[in-house]
Amino acid sequence: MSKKILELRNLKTSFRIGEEHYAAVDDVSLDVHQNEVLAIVGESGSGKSALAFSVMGLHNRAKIEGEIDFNGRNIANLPPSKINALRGKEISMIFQDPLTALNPLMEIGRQVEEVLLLHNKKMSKSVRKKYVIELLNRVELPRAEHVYGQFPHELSGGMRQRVIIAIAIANQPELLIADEPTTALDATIQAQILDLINELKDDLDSGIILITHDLSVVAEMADRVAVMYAGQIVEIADVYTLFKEPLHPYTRSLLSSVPMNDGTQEKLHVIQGIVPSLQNLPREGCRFKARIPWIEDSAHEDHPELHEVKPGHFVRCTCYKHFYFPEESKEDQEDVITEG
Ligand SMILES: Nc1ncnc2c1ncn2[C@@H]1O[C@H](COP(=O)(O)OP(=O)(O)OP(=O)(O)O)[C@@H](O)[C@H]1O
Repeated sequence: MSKKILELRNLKTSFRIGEEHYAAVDDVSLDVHQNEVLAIVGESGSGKSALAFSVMGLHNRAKIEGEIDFNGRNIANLPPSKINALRGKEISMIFQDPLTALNPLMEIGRQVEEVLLLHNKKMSKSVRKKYVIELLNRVELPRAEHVYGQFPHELSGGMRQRVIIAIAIANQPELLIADEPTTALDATIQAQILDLINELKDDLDSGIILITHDLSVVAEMADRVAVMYAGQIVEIADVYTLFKEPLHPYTRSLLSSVPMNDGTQEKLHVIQGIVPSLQNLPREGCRFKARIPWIEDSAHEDHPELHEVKPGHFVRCTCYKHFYFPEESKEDQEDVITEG
């Protein structure tokens, strides 16, 4: 396998609410390798962005525990000067909404130049301009020289997202974090932006963390997938295994709640309830238990752990062995498990 770039070990990110700290990311361990896309999926509020922001060192007031090893160096809780030296250079982020991520009053070219200047003060003005135009061409912006002098409001949503990507790759980062990079775009543009991110991964040899709630984006882009629920990873596997043999009840519910084009689904499953708020997250036992109340209590572990069921395929809690959808009968499900 290619070189490991990022290793999270028991990462815990907590926010203070009133007198207490509450963990939005709770004991997360995972790796990202060079030239791979690790997708992190989960419903809104599951802790995906809190995880990404922890790696980027963007939380001002959160308590970060555990390790964030980037190329063998623990970057959790680095002082601002040290994390600023990494951010935008070795690790960079593509944000969800290009309009809010860009400065409306500054020309595009200058915005890309700013990030170059942060990390390379010696580059002359003319070389910088040439490089920025190359970057704008690289992200396939038509008439890059013209775009250089334009303002964000003069560009379409897709073009603005290409600018954001140019800024993110300007210093050839080893790790790119893309947080819902296509959510704000329509379907055709979405596909083009995903293609571009894929090409860049190969060009730059970077590792990519792709945060999304869209399973079609996962299927299209990811090499491996981590499924997050209530701050924890509940399943992690390569993309093929995850779609073909999902195990955790949450993963199975997510996959059954979206239409597949292979005609295998008779009807869509509706996941009961919602992700609880941070203060109300269950901290004891299986966190998904309340959303599958038809499964017997004894199916769950008291202290659910990630079990490696096959090399590289991990699932949390033993409840996966006993899970069935309410629309199926329990006996049908047990037949499947026995045959499997
Ligand atoms: N700065 C903060 N202070 C307090 N609570 C926070 C803060 N940031 C996030 N949270 C809470 O942490 C939990 C996880 O939020 P997070 O934004 O990471 O979820 P997410 O999976 O990225 O959701 P989305 O897909 O909506 O972005 C939520 O309950 C959220 O309200």
